[in-house]
Amino acid sequence: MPIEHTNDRVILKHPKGPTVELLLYGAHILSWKSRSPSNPDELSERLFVSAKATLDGSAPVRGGIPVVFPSFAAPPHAHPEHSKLGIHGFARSEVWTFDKVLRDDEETVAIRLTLSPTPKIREVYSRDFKLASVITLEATQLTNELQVTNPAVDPLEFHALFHSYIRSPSKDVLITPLKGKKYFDKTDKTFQGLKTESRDGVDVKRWTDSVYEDTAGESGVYEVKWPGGGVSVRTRNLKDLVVWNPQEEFGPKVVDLEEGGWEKYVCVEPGYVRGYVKLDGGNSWVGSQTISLH
Ligand SMILES: O=P(O)(O)OC[C@H]1O[C@@H](O)[C@H](O)[C@@H](O)[C@@H]1O
Repeated sequence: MPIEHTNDRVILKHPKGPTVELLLYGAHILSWKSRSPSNPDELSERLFVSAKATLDGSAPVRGGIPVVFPSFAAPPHAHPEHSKLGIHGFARSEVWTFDKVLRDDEETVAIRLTLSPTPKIREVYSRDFKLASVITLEATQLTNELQVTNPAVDPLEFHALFHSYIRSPSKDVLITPLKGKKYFDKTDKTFQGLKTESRDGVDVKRWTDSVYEDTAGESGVYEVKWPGGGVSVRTRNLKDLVVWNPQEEFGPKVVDLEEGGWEKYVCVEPGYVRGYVKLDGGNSWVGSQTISLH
């Protein structure tokens, strides 16, 4: 079977060998094993999950691809409707419903999960919404699509972001094209304005927590390269990009990150997090990322 669905997870199997494993908790992709076009013999893991990650649904997973909705910020910087939500919102810590298989053929395996307000969500968030997460596995690429529907009359304002932990030697990674882009540097508590990126390629050799704004329009493409490897990340309707790696300076304070784990990934996070998506009543919005192997 190309799709295995158990109580708590789903496994997608592509006929050419790649696999994706995800938890219903958070619609959280835990693993993506794939071959790259430049090295078709090697089927290997492309995401990082901490050896100390909690996988029983009692806390968000450290690693993989968490989905951020409806809030990226935490109080006091959050939208008034998000004042009871923690950092990164609730989508990553709710159990989603397996909806259906969308494609299952020689080229593509795709499924859809859904999330609507639960009693737990209603305790902290009063707005109505329908979410769908579409996960599409192809021979050398993985696509995440988040669909948001606003069934109410009033506009819905939200953040959305894919918090991808891309397995890579973090000290050797370079991310482009960000030169000239404005960013909020969350590591610099003394400076609250926006900085301008001066580097051709952005590295994460030091603790990095940068929220770049307007790095893409309706579509965008980023390159993440390291010696001997790399990925392209193509986006739709996700205008901003967060680059995060805590390195030795902050990594030990991230309790569920294994010792030295910060050396094994870079978080490249396409999102809409500077300002809000404003979705009129009765309408839907779709944001997506496609990670392609070099
Ligand atoms: O620990 P969390 O909630 O998964 O967040 C990890 C990091 O995620 C990044 O997106 C944020 O910019 C960082 O500030 C944050 O530390």
